[in-house]
Amino acid sequence: MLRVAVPNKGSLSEPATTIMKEAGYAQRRDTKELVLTDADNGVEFFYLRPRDVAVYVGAGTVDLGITGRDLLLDSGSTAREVMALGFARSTFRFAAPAGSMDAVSDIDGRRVATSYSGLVRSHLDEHGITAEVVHLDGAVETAVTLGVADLIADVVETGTTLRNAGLEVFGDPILRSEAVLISRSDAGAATQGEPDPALDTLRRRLHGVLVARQYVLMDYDCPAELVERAVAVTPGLESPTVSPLHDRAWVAVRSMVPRKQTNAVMDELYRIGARGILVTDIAACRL
Ligand SMILES: Nc1ncnc2c1ncn2[C@@H]1O[C@H](COP(=O)(O)OP(=O)(O)OP(=O)(O)O)[C@@H](O)[C@H]1O
Ligand SMILES: O=P(O)(O)OC[C@H]1O[C@H](OP(=O)(O)OP(=O)(O)O)[C@H](O)[C@@H]1O
Ligand SMILES: [Mg+2]
Repeated sequence: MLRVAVPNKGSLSEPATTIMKEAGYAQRRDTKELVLTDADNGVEFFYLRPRDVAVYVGAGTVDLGITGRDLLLDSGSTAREVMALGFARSTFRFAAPAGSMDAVSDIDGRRVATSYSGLVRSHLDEHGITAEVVHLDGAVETAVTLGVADLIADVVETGTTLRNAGLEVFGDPILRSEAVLISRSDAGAATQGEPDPALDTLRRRLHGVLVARQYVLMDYDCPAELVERAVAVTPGLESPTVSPLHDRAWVAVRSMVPRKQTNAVMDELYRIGARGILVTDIAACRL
């Protein structure tokens, strides 16, 4: 049975459970449950601390896991990123009291507080900077106020937490992170060297959810002589479906369109002469 690690707490937990449900897997109902067996799909889910997911996957005791790219790199695990999942997006940045530092070189000889010591140490080493890394479990923004560090390195999403602590980011982002699906470095090969079909299915299902989230289905009618111009605006993933209408002067077109471009594409189609433009959500797909 395929073993999959899902974060049990924090920012990753709820969206990770949601994506698994959308992919058709059973998920725990009670946050106190530590393991859930989805016998129909041949998958066993383990609910683990977000930080520990990469450790279990790297050790090979679970086959796949969901974690943050930042947590994966910080762990030093040999697990590898299989697929970016598009949620829990954040940047990982240095921040210091407003106006006190503006380049990575300013960190030399200073004390950096962080919960991501592995990530910070390797970044500082890469830049040839010598600094003391003060490891804290969380709420690192307070470390400067309380005098245990001169600056911090932490996850930044909206920047609200930093602002509230009187801190400002400086230098380039150390990392752009989001939730990722990870596997053992040798995944794909199960014990007898046979690829595990449940693993392939899970990957394809998650990919299907991501596509369904990123695209809408657009239907419209278009004068036949304008169809080439219209399909240039909605090329779809492979090729749009063009069907005849009872009125031979018109055709019907169906195509997948990036969700973010929905309104701009409708405006453009209308301008070209398309009418009856309809947009539908995609509940699921397999490409
Ligand atoms: N405000 C946020 N916005 C987006 N992603 C975030 C945010 N905070 C954390 N993350 C992401 O979530 C993951 C870490 O989750 P979280 O902060 O819940 O765990 P943790 O800090 O290790 O655990 P805990 O805070 O419970 O000790 C990282 O990948 C991080 O980039
Ligand atoms: O830029 P923002 O939108 O303010 O979000 C960033 C904050 O969110 C996370 O904290 P979390 O809630 O995980 O607490 P923690 O520091 O105790 O881990 C992160 O560590 C930052 O503190
Ligand atoms: Mg946290």
